[in-house]
Formats: sequence, structure tokens, C-alpha cells
Amino acid sequence: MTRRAQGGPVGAGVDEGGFITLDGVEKVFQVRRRTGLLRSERREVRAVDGISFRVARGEVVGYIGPNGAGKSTTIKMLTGILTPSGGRLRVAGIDPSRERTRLAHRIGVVFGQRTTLWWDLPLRDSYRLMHRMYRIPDRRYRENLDRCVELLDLGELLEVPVRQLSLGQRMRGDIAAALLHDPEVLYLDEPTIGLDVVSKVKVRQFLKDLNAERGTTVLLTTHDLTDIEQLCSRVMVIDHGRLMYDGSLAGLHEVGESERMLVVDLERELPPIRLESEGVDGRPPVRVVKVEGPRQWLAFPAAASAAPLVARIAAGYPLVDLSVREPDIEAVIARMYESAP
Ligand SMILES: Nc1ncnc2c1ncn2[C@@H]1O[C@H](COP(=O)(O)OP(=O)(O)OP(=O)(O)O)[C@@H](O)[C@H]1O
Repeated sequence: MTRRAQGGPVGAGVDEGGFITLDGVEKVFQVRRRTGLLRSERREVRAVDGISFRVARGEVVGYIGPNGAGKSTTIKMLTGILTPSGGRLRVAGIDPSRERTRLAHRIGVVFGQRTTLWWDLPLRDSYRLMHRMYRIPDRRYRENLDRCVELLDLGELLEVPVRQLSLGQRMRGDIAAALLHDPEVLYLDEPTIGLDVVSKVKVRQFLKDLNAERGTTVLLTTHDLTDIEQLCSRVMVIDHGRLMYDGSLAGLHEVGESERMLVVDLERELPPIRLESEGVDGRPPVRVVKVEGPRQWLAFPAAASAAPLVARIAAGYPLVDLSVREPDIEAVIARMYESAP
């Protein structure tokens, strides 16, 4: 079952085949499991199980799924770190596992949980090493570095050893490192994991600008649906190594009938908020799911805008503060299964 949302972009390439193309790609790991003191048995793990998709040049695509779904394995195959067990895979016409070095000049990779920077060196020295490794022409290197330093706010950090950077500072440093050689494709594995709100906003804005100005193709894995909402025109859901959905985020929310949560703080404790609203399919579109003193939690359809709801509450209740909580990816996917025909 691969669902495509109505009207969702489906990745037609600039050329007929797309810029990134996967046809029935598989990755099977052989693992040994101890079954006794001297005994072990071999087992196969199908991390990626026949995935096919196309991504056009300049698309920003979210690649999401629960833990162990096969996201990192796919990205590792796309960079050439892992060789597929079956199927066909091309990035910019290159077979990654056969021509890893040639591909390296055309792609950038950021793994949120690891750094590609030299731990004991100041950021600037890591960048100098990359300048030489990728043989980046001097002028282009300087232009790219200046741009990243400005937009990612790295000016004060260039002389600081990487080990002394905070997670958010290091992540910004890693993103700059991945872009110094002007890659056409950027793979980001959990780029906002563990970042504070300000760093998240900076990273997202930078990626938006990068895509708009340079047309960089971006494939992004994340557990944060806000990353997807703000950056991706298209989302693919993978589970147990299979592609379960390919389309827009709004379409995914519709398929999963997912709900967002509006948390409102009122001036004082009041009975559950009641809004005069039409029911949809006999189900009220907004429901109070919890009341704790002056705080109330209201669930509403995730595909709907929160703004009119907030306006209606503000007009009828003494509102002090509010926040919107996104549904988590695991919940959306679980509901997608439940609603499967
Ligand atoms: N080198 C390996 N050897 C054996 N099994 C592996 C290896 N790498 C990954 N796997 C298994 O393949 C499956 C997919 O793993 P993968 O890391 O691709 O998932 P993921 O979607 O990136 O998960 P997460 O969100 O937790 O990072 C898991 O069952 C994992 O245990």
C-alpha cells in the first residue's frame, strides 16, 4: 500500500527519470543472534524492502517513519556508504556505491547525531581541511564560507574548537561544512534533533533560503513534523522498510485523521470550552480532551488552520496564553494503519 495524496507532488524529474531515482531498492542485513553459550543463529533483517520513488531537482522532501523503519539505511545507500542488496538506485545519474568519490562532490550530508567536523580543531580549520579535500576553488570557497557564516550566525564561533560548541552551534557548523563545495543534493538526517527553539528556527530558515536561491534538492529525515510543515512540499512515510505514503503533509494528516492540540491558559478555572461549530461526519471538529485548573487541551483536525479557532476562543473566553502541539509521527502513522481499507 503506497498512498498518494490527491494532488500531492509525486516527484516528476527534470529528466524523465528524476534526479534521485530508486527502483525496487532493497537492503538486507545478515545478523547473528546468540542462542546459547556456543550457539548462534543467522537472521536476515530487511531494513529496506523494495522501495521505489523519484525526487526531482530542487524538491524538498521529508522522509519520515518510526524508529527502525529504514530511513538511515536509505540515506546511507544514497551516499554510497552502503551497497543495496537489490534494485536500482541513481543520484544525478551516478550509482552511489560504485562511484562514491565522484558522487561526494555533488552531495552534502548532515547526520544530526554525529559530526563530520574535527573535534579538537576550531571550526575554521575544519573548513580549511574541507577546502583542500574537495579541491574547492579559492574564490568559491570564500564566497560560500562568508555566506554560511552570515546566515548561520557562525562569526563568533569560527575560532572555537568543535568540542566546545553547543549542540545547536555544532549543527549549524556541520550544515555549513556540508555546503562549502556547492552540493546539488543535501541529505539531512534529523537536523533539528535536540536543538532549542531559536536554533531550530535559524536552521529551518537557512534551508528554505538555500533551496529558494540555489535550487538545492533536499531529502530530510526528522521526527519533528514542524520541520516537514515548514520545509517540505512533499513527504514520504516509510515503515518496516516499505514506502507507505507519498504526498503532501496535509494529505497525510487527512489519511491519518490526525489531530493537533491547542493548549489554552485561561484567567481562571472554567467549565470545558464550548464553541458553536458544525460537526463534521457527526464528529465535532474541536473537542476538549482535558481540563486542569485554568488550562484546557482542545483537539482539532491537524489539516485545519488554528487561527480561526484561536480567534473564536479569544472572543468568548478570558485567554491568557496558548500553544499548539503537533501530533507525533508515530501517532499519525498508527492512525494511517487503522484507517487503511
Ligand atoms: N549495520 C546493520 N546491521 C544489522 N542491522 C542493521 C544495521 N543497520 C540498520 N539495521 C537494522 O535495520 C533496520 C532499519 O534501521 P535504520 O537505522 O535504517 O532505521 P531508521 O528508520 O533510521 O531508525 P531511527 O529513526 O531509529 O534512526 C533496523 O531494524 C536496524 O536494527
